[in-house]
Amino acid sequence: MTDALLTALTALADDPARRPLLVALDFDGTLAPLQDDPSASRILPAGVEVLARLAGTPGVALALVSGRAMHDLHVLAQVPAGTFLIGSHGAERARVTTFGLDRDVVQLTDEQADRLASLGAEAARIARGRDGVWVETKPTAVVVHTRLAEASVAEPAEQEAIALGERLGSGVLHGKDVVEISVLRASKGEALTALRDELGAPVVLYAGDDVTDEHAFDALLDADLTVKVGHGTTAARYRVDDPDALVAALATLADQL
Ligand SMILES: O=P(O)(O)OC[C@H]1O[C@H](O[C@H]2O[C@H](CO)[C@@H](O)[C@H](O)[C@H]2O)[C@H](O)[C@@H](O)[C@@H]1O
Repeated sequence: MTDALLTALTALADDPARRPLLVALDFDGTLAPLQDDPSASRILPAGVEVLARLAGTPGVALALVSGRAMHDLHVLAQVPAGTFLIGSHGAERARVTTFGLDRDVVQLTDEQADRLASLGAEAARIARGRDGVWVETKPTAVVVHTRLAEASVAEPAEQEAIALGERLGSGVLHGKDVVEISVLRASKGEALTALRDELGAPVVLYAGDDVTDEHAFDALLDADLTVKVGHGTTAARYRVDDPDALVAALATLADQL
């Protein structure tokens, strides 16, 4: 961890005026190292422990803000009751309770449902015959995955998926080896801003690794603490190398709160 990040975390912990503190974290590539198979993703064991500590700290609210579909995120997240979950890049929202999820189920219009079905068929056509390209279906989106494909195969598949999204989608996101085409307009930034406003949180700590997390960084304020995980251009003020380093930084914060 850099000295600058350590100083910022200490200042945050030491200032009781900066409460409630909203700790909001991306999932894949941030808390869970990236995997070829998305169903194999797991939050780091030390991450499970530190999130439980943060969630149990008075004056701290915990949220996961992910592109994952809500059901997927809930199964994988291993977070305590009280945690807010924002899924599908902001299109889905829930809160973890001891009895399961308290959630607003997304209702698509007939037109959106028809468009999602068409997107699924068209995305399958893009993947067909392309080794390592496959399609994930979510309640509001389809995702063309290319992590397992050679660059010469992945590149045209991604370009075709982007063009499909521009034709039939309401939003297109080009993330790490994925092109996501949604039938709803949503962004992590809007969802995060809505949650912070509801909680009246003067400060947000947000960490993320992907280009889609830049929407969240862009929506935050100078007083907020933004952390980019890994390499790449970013609007975040601080950077850590990988999920292990992020979990270590969160543990440092939890120790000081
Ligand atoms: O916002 P996130 O929590 O980072 O979720 C974004 C997408 O994550 C998943 O894809 C990414 O992680 C996979 C597993 O490590 C990896 O194989 C893929 O290449 C990454 O893009 C998930 O499958 C998507 O649906 C999420 O939107």
